[in-house]
Amino acid sequence: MGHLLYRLGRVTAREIHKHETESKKLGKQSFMYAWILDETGEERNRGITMDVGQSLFETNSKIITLLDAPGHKDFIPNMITGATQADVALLVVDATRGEFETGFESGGQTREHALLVRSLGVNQLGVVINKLDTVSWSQDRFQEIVSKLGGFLKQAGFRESDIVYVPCSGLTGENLASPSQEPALIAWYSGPCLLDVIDNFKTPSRPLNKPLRMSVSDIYKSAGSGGFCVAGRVETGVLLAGEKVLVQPQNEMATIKAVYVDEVNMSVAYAGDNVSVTLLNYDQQNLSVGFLLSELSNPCPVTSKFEARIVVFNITTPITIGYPVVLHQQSLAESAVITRLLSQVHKTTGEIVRNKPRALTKGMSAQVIIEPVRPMCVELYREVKELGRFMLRVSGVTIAAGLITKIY
Ligand SMILES: Nc1nc2c(ncn2[C@@H]2O[C@H](COP(=O)(O)OP(=O)(O)OP(=O)(O)O)[C@@H](O)[C@H]2O)c(=O)[nH]1
Repeated sequence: MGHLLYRLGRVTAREIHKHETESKKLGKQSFMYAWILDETGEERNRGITMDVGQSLFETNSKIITLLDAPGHKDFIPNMITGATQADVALLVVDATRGEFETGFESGGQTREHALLVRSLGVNQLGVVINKLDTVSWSQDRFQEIVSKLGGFLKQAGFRESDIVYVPCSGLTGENLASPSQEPALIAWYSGPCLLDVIDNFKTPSRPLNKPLRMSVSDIYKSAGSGGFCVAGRVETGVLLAGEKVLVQPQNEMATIKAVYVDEVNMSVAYAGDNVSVTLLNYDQQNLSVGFLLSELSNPCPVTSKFEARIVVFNITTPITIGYPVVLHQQSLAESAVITRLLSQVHKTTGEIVRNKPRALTKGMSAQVIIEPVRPMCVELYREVKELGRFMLRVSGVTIAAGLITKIY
């Protein structure tokens, strides 16, 4: 993605020269494009993305906010933060022999990422089959990966018509921002380049008529003014500069001083926009990542108990009553307990298979009661999808995805 941004002129020649010389000094020249999005010293030293990098670029018909989420399993919570804000996803896989297989094995990150984005509501997927230069642009290798992934993605809930596979090389830049010139690739591939794949994604409809909900994904000092900025995505409704909002779950009032979209001062932002706002009359100490800014006259329900339909992932220890979990919703990670197993239900029809099951095992769907340790903002899935979805994790492993069906 760093190389794509470079090709699109989003990185100056001076910046790329700096990345080139500095990465060369550390003997990591192959990472010069990765450094465009991996900005911290630790990310660069370790050669991995840890936090969600954000940048903006344009295609023929769209303005795209790119959220570069970490691939490493230690940083899945950050990946969830990125994925909850995403309309569509690019799943990047490494075509090198052995590397694709490692990611695709049971327990590998390719599977977990695909399942996570699907569970978080993303249904359009571009599969970027990268590093094809390392296998001499082999069509057989491309097809092998397409067929292995295809079956799995279908199982994960993606429709075949919503998946596009694109071959490319992030290193040589082949097939990123313009059609490839590489003879070994164009001998068998005449489909779209990555930029066109992105341009061809369907724009989802935006819940503009619903009350304002903006989830806070980052808080930082604003340069100059001495105040602070709150970054996040407007999930529903419209956000106006100058309006009063409710900061939830604390239910305290604050005033939106200014709204920025890609550092440009705007008077209004809409559902789907990634924004930063500055707040007036509010103490930064009281704010945390995962909080919500809501419409004053129409706040979000706050609760410590709700009912949900969950789908259990590939777990080894069955889920029983009293099971402690970490609940991830938008950028929030909150301790919670599964306090009741109401029923096991049929995966597709939703009919009750068994009442009060004693345990839930891999692949089951169930109706459960979950009690977060502290009150949190929730919405019914059928009313506000963005805030009615969550993931459950235990000791760094994702164990289930859920939809909120009743709020107590
Ligand atoms: N040969 C080859 N190397 C590549 C290609 N794309 C990336 N690399 C190299 O792979 C390494 C990792 O690149 P990153 O961009 O950090 O990979 P990533 O998938 O974002 O990894 P995370 O940051 O951990 O999520 C760097 O050394 C890149 O130069 C490619 O198409 N071909």
